[in-house]
Amino acid sequence: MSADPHAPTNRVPVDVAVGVLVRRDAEGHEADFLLTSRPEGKVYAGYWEFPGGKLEAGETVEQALRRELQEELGITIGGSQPWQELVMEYPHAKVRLHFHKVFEWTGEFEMREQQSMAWERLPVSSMPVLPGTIPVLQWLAAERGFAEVTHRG
Ligand SMILES: Nc1nc2c([nH]c(=O)n2[C@@H]2O[C@H](COP(=O)(O)OP(=O)(O)OP(=O)(O)O)[C@@H](O)[C@H]2O)c(=O)[nH]1
Repeated sequence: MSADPHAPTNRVPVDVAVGVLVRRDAEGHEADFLLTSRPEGKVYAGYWEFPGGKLEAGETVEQALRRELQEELGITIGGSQPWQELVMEYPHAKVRLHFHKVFEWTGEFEMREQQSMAWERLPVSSMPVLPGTIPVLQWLAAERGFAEVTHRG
């Protein structure tokens, strides 16, 4: 009998800080959000996700996010608001994703890992999106009262 590929494992999850950068519209409502593509050479290269990365020893989620967004995108975030958490099991890793919303940053966006970026709205047009990104689109849809399909592919 083969093992159920969806059964939870006892692997210890790796903590990952993920930033949901949101721009507000003229009325101050949350509007478009930033997706970036995973660079060549990483697992799931070319898939779209929210930017971020693994916590280093002793770092808080916000500290890791500040470092990762500086390293990957060249921006400096002001602060971040804890929003959602999710554990994902991939064949290559088990991760605990800590999603923070970010509304303020300084600096010009530079794609320092030759990735791409897109300011998106629902439904998202960048594709394919990473499996761990789909629940985030659903949370955003719930917050915004968006009842249609959130992404393609
Ligand atoms: N950044 C990011 N990672 C995500 C998201 N969703 C998701 O499942 N992940 C997973 O979380 C892990 C993050 O690792 P990473 O490879 O991006 O982080 P890193 O920059 O520290 O990687 P490195 O070890 O290559 O330096 C990957 O296994 C990735 O598949 C997401 O929305 N954003």
